[in-house]
Formats: sequence, C-alpha cells, structure tokens
Amino acid sequence: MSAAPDEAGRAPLAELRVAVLGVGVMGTFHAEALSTRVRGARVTVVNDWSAERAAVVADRVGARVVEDPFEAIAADDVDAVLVASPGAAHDAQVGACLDRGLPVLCEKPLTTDVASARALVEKERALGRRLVQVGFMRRFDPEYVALKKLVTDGDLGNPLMVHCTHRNPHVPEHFNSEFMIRDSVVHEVDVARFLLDEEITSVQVIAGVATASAPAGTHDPMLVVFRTASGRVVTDEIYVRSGVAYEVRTEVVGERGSATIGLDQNLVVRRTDGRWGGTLTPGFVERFGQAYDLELQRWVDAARRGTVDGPGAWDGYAAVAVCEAGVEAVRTGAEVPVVLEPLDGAPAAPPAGVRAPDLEAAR
Ligand SMILES: NC(=O)C1=CN([C@@H]2O[C@H](COP(=O)(O)OP(=O)(O)OC[C@H]3O[C@@H](n4cnc5c(N)ncnc54)[C@H](O)[C@@H]3O)[C@@H](O)[C@H]2O)C=CC1
Ligand SMILES: O=C1[C@@H](O)[C@H](O)[C@@H](O)[C@H](O)[C@H]1O
Repeated sequence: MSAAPDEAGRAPLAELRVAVLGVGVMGTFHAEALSTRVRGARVTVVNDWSAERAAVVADRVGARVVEDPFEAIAADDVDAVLVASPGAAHDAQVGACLDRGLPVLCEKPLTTDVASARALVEKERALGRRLVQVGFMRRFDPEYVALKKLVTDGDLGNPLMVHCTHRNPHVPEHFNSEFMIRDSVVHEVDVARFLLDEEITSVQVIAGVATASAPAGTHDPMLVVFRTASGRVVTDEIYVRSGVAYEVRTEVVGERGSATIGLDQNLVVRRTDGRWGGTLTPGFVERFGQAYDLELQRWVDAARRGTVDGPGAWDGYAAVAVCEAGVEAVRTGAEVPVVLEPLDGAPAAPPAGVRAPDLEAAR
C-alpha cells in the first residue's frame, strides 16, 4: 500500500537517498544502521575529512565517496543529509543543506556557538518549513519515553526536581571543562527541556576535587545546576573519566513520588564460576544503540513525507545557548542567566528565579 501524499500533494519518496558527512564513531554507526536496520533509506554518498576512512565505510554500505562535503550535499543522488562530523563543522554543513532545501539530521551539538545556532533557526524559518533535526537520541530511548509519560500523565504529581548522572569511562585528552559542557552536558540540557517542557533560564557549575587522570585545569567531575523558567531545579553530575563504565541515570522528583531510569537498563546479571554479578554498558553505543536506530527510523519516515518528527533547530539553539552560559559559569563560578531570543525578535524577559549578579542589578 503506498503512503498518503503530504500537505502540498507531493507523493512520499519511495526511498530516501542519504549522504553521510563524517564517518568516525557515530557516522559509521548511523551509516550501517541506514543500510541494514532502518527501512526506507539508502546511503548513496559518504564523505569524511579522511578519504581513506570514507572509502572503507562507502565500500561497506555500497555508496560512493565524495571528497568535498559541500559537493556531497549538492549531489543529484542525495535527498537528505546526516551530519556526523565534529561540532565545529556543523554550522556550515547544516547551512548548506538548508540552502538546498534538504532534510538534515545533525548530530549534537547543533553548532558550537550561539550566534551560528540562532542563524540556522532564522534560515530554516525563512524557508517556511522544518528541515533540521538534532541528534538528541535520548528522546527516542524507551526508558526516557516512559519517564516522560509518567511526568505528562501526572503520575508523579508536579515535577519539582530532576537529578541526572552522566559518566563516561574515559574520553580523549581534548575533553576539557568547556568541551564537557558543550559535548556531554548538552544531553542533560535537552533531557531537562524534554521532560519538563520548559526552557532553562540559568546555569551554575560547582567544581570540586578533580580526578587524578584529568588534565591540569580540567574540572572532572563537575556538578551542573540548572534552573528552569518556572523555578524548578535540575542537577547534573558530569564525570567523563570515571574509569568504570558508561552510566546515565535520570530521576524525576515530583510532589507525589519519584521515578528513576538508568539503574538496571542493559544490566546483565551473570552467574558464572559460582559467583553472580552485573556488567554495565561500556559506552554510549551499547547503552543507546536502540535509541539511535529509532531516531533514524523516525527521521527517515518523516523526511520521506517532507517533514520532521523530532527535536528541531530551536531545540538545538536552546541547548547551545544553555551550554554557552554553562561555559561562562565554569569560568566565573556564578549563576549565569541563559538568554534566548524569542523568534518574533521581542526582548527576552528576565528568567524567573535567576539570582545572577547582573540580573539582581537590573531589578
Ligand atoms: N548522540 C550521541 O550520543 C553522540 C553524538 N556524537 C556527536 O557526533 C559527532 C561526531 O562525533 P564522533 O563520531 O564521536 O567523532 P569522530 O572523531 O569519531 O568522527 C568524526 C569524523 O568526522 C571527520 N571529519 C572531520 N572534519 C570533517 C568535516 N569538516 N567534514 C566531514 N568529516 C569531517 C573525521 O575525519 C572523523 O572521521 C559530534 O558532533 C559528536 O558530538 C558523538 C558521540 C555520541
Ligand atoms: O554524545 C556523546 C558524546 O559525544 C559525549 O562525549 C558523551 O559524553 C556522551 O555520553 C555521548 O552520548
């Protein structure tokens, strides 16, 4: 049975031909998903800064290599683009997709500075249709979906606080405090916005004793504290050199109860050699593998219908703005307000509950 036409009367694409830009860890995982586990799509073009790496993946998924990312975006056999290059390359690559009117799934973060993220929001808006999805895959993870349902159904009563833990066993040397905020904490920023359905209005970072394996000057772990527009508090422990496993937990505390995810998911309880014990997920691919695939399937299905069915450019922009405030909070130790420029251009109201010195002075 063929699918219904979209609002403009166009028939859905029979198959989405995708260019994948950047085939490191995530790009390779997504390219393989698109050519095996996800229905309705095919990788036709692969691009990477390393032509050699691109060739290996292209060969594996039956695609061709295009050495320039912008030529890949402009190729005739490309209907949509998956951007999995490093964050600093996202701005120009997503912008080029918008110039060509192509649906684009961009891995988080949308960009690495707030001005460029905002510019992408404006650019998409000028086109009059949604094209950008940002790779906040936790929104597709069955555990996060169940937690969100408990919140929206009112089972926990009014949600008062959210507590997050985000631990990676190890990361490359370049993960300094700023990178930890922009690349890792960005997930909890989106989780908080997703679960509570409101914007974050301020960020504070508390740095304590750092692990001996952290490079000099890097605060690992850190406690990040967010305040939301209605005054709710969200805490996030970010610890990227725990040396243990990949551990992501989230607890919502409401007026009538609390709920936690990430405690037992993927916990394999083994009984061997007369002993029992659990094995934690070693990395994000093992923990969120299903979420990445669900995210891709929803993106493909929506793109074939000419729409977007996931976190979009505004979500990407809001997260970048919170992270930018977070980076400032690391530097100053202060509670830093988040400034989100509303789409109509009206000045943003001072966020509720913020006690940053500059806002106090402005009152
Ligand atoms: N949603 C999630 O849970 C995760 C998301 N990510 C995000 O995915 C993106 C990629 O991260 P990884 O795969 O971990 O990095 P990676 O370093 O493994 O791979 C990046 C690849 O991009 C290539 N590259 C560099 N500059 C490029 C350019 N201008 N155009 C095309 N290719 C370029 C590199 O040669 C490399 O092969 C980042 O934005 C990262 O934050 C990464 C890990 C998990
Ligand atoms: O997005 C991811 C990485 O880029 C980031 O570096 C990790 O901390 C996250 O856990 C992972 O989901």
